[in-house]
Amino acid sequence: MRIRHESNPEDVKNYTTESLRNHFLIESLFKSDELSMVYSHYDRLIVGGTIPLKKTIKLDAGDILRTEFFLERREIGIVNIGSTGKITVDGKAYSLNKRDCLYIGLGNKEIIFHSNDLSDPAIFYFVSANAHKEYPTKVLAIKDAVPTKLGSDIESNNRTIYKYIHGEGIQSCQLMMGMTLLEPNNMWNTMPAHVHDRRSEIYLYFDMDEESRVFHFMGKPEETRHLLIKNQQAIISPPWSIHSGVGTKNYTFIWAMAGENYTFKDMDFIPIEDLR
Ligand SMILES: O=C(O)C(=O)C[C@H](O)C(=O)CO
Ligand SMILES: [Zn+2]
Repeated sequence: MRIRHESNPEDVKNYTTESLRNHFLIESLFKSDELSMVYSHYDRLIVGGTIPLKKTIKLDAGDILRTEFFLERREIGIVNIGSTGKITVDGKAYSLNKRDCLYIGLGNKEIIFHSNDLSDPAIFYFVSANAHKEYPTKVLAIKDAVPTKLGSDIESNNRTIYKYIHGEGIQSCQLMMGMTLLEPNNMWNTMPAHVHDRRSEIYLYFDMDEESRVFHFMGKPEETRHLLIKNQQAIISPPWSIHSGVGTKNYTFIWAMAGENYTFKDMDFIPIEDLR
């Protein structure tokens, strides 16, 4: 598991592009028959992915957590961004189509990822946070998720937010998770930008073709930086950082947060004239 440590925003001002990418960009999360994970020291979030192809894949962090099993003191949100698959939780199977979400609470011991069709496999993305209480394991299919429309075509940010795991949705200890879909010909997300010093956030960008890119904006509002993102790449967003993006085409992204509070609407918006 790769480790990403926290950075002082005063230091980040002096980072080169390579340093920014090494600290905040996760370039590869999805390999066939492998479990890829990154441990971020921002709110101790673990972000990972797997494509079960020739074999099933077990969720296992090895010795790094020094616990008996992955969810001994953690909870996890999993979204399938590929074709239909299933996840077994201590022997009980949960089927996930594309964009369906599964929340698994603290205390569940054996988590195994499966694809239904090896010629068109599932692609599982997950984010895990520390947990202190068990909440029920639950699936929320995208067809049952409540859409919230935001933005407009004229601002090129016409988009739909689906919240999976949050105060009014699937219950969890601290993990919040959802997905935002940009309408065709709409390229901007999360502008006006915001910060929330109470929580860190991770974005996974996907539904992009090979030559498309997202220019992801990060940094303190008065000291912005950008990173070039390809399909199925993720960004670690510190609590002090804006997290906004504009694509060369429309795209989808999954957002996940954890930290001090459990309030999705807790965002401090930055007037665009204050961005530098
Ligand atoms: O499109 C958006 O705006 C978002 O999806 C914003 C994220 O949900 C977020 O940053 C929540 O804090
Ligand atoms: Zn945010």
